[in-house]
Amino acid sequence: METAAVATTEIHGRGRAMVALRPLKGGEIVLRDSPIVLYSALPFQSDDHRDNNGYCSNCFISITQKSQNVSCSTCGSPFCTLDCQSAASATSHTPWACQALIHLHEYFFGNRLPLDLQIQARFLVSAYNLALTSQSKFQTLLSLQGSVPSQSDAVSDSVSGSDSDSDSSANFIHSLISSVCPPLPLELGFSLELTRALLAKDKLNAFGLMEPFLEQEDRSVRAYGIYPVASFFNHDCLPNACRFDYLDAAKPSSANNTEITVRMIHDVPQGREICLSYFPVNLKYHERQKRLRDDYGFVCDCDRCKVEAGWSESEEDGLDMSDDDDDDDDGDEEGNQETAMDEDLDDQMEGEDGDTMKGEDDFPHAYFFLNYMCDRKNCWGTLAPLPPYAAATTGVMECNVCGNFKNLDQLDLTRPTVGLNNAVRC
Ligand SMILES: C[S@@+](CC[C@H](N)C(=O)[O-])C[C@H]1O[C@@H](n2cnc3c(N)ncnc32)[C@H](O)[C@@H]1O
Repeated sequence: METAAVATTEIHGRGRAMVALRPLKGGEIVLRDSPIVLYSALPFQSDDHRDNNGYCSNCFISITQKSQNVSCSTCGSPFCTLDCQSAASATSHTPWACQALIHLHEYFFGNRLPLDLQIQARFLVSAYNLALTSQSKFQTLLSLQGSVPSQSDAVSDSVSGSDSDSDSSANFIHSLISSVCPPLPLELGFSLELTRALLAKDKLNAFGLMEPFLEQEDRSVRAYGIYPVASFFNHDCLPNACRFDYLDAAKPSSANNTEITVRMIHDVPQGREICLSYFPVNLKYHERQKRLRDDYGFVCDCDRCKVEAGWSESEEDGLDMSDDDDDDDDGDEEGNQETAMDEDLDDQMEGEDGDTMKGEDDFPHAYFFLNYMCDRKNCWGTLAPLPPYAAATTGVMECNVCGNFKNLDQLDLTRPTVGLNNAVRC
């Protein structure tokens, strides 16, 4: 049997992190993780909650055969199978959670409030319900990164006004949840501080489980999950691993469709930190920095950011990968794009023999975009090889957003000489 691939360690300035315990191969699955908290991303008021937009209220698989008609006799929430419903009655859909969701649905139906607040309320029902069903998992949730901002943070944030916004929404959500009396064990003590701490954990650690990719539409989140081990992966703007989920995969009786897997994008040596990207890799430098600062509370100084921090606006525009640009009528931009990429490659590849990628240290980021970013229109997913089969690589890459496959022999494993628009579509 294969030995463990990754372990958690502490890295100065980055907190807990995942590192490779041995050399890892592209395509290797380094983690399978199941959620301790899973909750809907749907607004309460959009539809009758008894329909739940056609998703199982426990595992969020799309329910195609409505004739199965398995639903909660109290609130009417649908389930994909009787097994899922009976699992839910002891976990995600206890009588308390059922009553709390009915109450919230009534409240939000009469009060049209922002989706963010509704989703936070859904999270808190799931989190407080976890305290009821598994104290050990609740403690795991509390041990994740994310704390209530200190007084001094609040003072510095007040310049931007963000502290008062998040304080007032936490106060509001807390009072709403108070009205459904979370069944907390005495020692945990239901309090505003606990609610604020839980919301902070959610903000830093929740993974969005997305709707299937459609070329014409922005992809929306179907549900959010908090995964106890996957939460230890730090961010890198050029990740060496990526996350796959298969929410709508057919469920053999023992399989868990809410499990996520983390798979290596390419080979890395033992001891290397394994990082995910917390958002699509096509975002520009300033947008990435803003999201990482505002949502995750850190300044990213990864190799890609170090290079792009020095870029002028036109160089950054040169790497604009949004679909807003029409490839044909934007002659200038396309010219800039090739120039920026070529310069970047020249800088980064100087001194190399230039014909094959040697390792991650000499890993130019244009090379990453060309070979590991799906360029299907509007997708921006990351490509990782399928897991090796019987120790041999399969030669097939899978996109973690649109699910398309492409053969490794379509990849450009030599120094790229073309602009991004010429990359092979997956
Ligand atoms: C999902 S957690 C990752 C695990 C976390 N380091 C821990 O100790 O539990 C996200 C948090 O990790 C930290 N983090 C993630 N990536 C980082 C990076 N590249 N540099 C510095 N801190 C990072 C930030 O505090 C961020 O809010």
